Amino acid sequence: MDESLLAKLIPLRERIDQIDAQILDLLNHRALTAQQVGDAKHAHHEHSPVLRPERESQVIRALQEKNSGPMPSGAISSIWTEIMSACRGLEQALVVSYLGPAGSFSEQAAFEHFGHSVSSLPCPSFDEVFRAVQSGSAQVGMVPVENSTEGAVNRTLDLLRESNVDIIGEHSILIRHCLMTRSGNMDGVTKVMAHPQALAQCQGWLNAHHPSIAREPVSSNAEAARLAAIDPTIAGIASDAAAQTWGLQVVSQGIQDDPHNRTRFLAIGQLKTLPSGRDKTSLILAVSNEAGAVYKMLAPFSTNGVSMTRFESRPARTGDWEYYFYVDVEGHQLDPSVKRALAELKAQCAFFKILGSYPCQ
Ligand SMILES: O=C(O)C(=O)C[C@]1(C(=O)O)C=C[C@@H](O)C=C1
Repeated sequence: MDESLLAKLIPLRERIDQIDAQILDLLNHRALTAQQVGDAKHAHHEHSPVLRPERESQVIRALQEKNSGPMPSGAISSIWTEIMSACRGLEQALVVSYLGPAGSFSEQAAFEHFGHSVSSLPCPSFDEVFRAVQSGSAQVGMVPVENSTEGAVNRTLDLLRESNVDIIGEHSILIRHCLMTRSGNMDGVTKVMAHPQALAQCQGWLNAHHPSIAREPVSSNAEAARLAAIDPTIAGIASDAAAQTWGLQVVSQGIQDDPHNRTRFLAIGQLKTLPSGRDKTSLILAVSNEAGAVYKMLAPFSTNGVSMTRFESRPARTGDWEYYFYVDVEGHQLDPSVKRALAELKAQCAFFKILGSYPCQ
């Protein structure tokens, strides 16, 4: 390195070393304090949950508001997610279930949301993710609920209705699909494998670039990568991380038809999240199949000044054109206006289920 540059860098790097030592001291101070919080919770009740999603959101939002830069707001969120993950890990190891294997987008969402100081439990299906949370073998799970190109993830919607887990958070990620093989080219490849949603999100690109190669759906993209790693006739569509995990070479990057392709994931668990100050409530409603019933069903939201942010229908499978409506509203179920609207809905709907109130991302 150039002598004059080095002369400038040496004192600056010494300063960085001093700052890092101070940060380390403060981090350990924070970790000890979090351990005391853990002890207090445990002393109060043996099963007091260590994870408090509303508190974690409040900590991050308060720091983002206080932040005067140049540290970017997104960096504040990812740094403190990891700090709180490590502190939480000292209180108790959090087991997170998600659709595996390693390298899946669900794993990425789980780590981004809960940080890396967790124990991961990759599962072979969404049903298993829910089952793990319900049985207690995982405290929390991460499941995709909607994609900006392909819409709702129907199995997740059905499992939310059938199981009794709560939604405790949401996390949306940009989905960048890559085509990958063992060799890094498509010589000898006879099949492209991926999760059906990923095949759908890349169909335009596949039609244009590999129209004659067969497409085969598998349980997850990371599973496609795992299969491609053992069979040179298979190309997988998955994330960059999956290519690294399974030792594959990327043939083409960013092959999704929509460059803004995003998937929203839900964090699920068996705990009630308290108001964080900026929350959402998700519920499922159904009314009898009569003219005007849906219109009437939604009236309690507007009369109580509650904003609806999502409305999705799912056939009730009665063969009678009846539907379950998945509704998201702004606010927490303990907020007075939301509480009033929910009480009115409960009184008038044929089916009513609160899936949870949780901090908005
Ligand atoms: O405040 C708490 O309840 C804590 O346990 C501390 C802490 C943190 O590190 O700030 C850790 C875990 C919880 O999910 C929330 C916050």
